[in-house]
Amino acid sequence: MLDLLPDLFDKYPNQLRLANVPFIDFGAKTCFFGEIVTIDCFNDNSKVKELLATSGQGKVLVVDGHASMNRALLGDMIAESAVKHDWQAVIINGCIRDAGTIGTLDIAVKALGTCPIKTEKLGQGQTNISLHFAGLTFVPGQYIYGDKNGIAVSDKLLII
Ligand SMILES: O=C([O-])CC(=O)C(=O)O
Repeated sequence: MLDLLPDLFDKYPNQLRLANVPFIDFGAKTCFFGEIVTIDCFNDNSKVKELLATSGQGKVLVVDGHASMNRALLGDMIAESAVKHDWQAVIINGCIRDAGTIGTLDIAVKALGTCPIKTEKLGQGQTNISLHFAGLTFVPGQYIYGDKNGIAVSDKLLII
């Protein structure tokens, strides 16, 4: 499937909330949905690496990197680990690196941009908390949908 959000909004106009930031699509996959898993971190992707090395079947990792443009919270190795562990997508309020390689991987990746510099992994960051960015609240266990048309969240799983 290439387009999901238009049909979803036609069918469930009152159950979806739309992000107000134009994220860039970096993965080879662009259309996805799944249960929200969250990380809050700033210029340290220790928790991103840790979580994406565990099973992500049916899940989407949402990372609030506080819009930092100074470090990359995802690179090709961690993204390959995410593919291997069946994650549906990674959404980052921040940057990625290795954009060329990530563009070949079978996973959806949305971020604000790129930065070639990796983080210092000091083990910092919080998991499984509600995040607020792009005009949305991302609550762990709720659902997220994305494609080239945008990102939306809902309290419950919506079926097309
Ligand atoms: O290790 C990192 O922080 C990011 C990276 O380069 C990779 O995932 O390959």
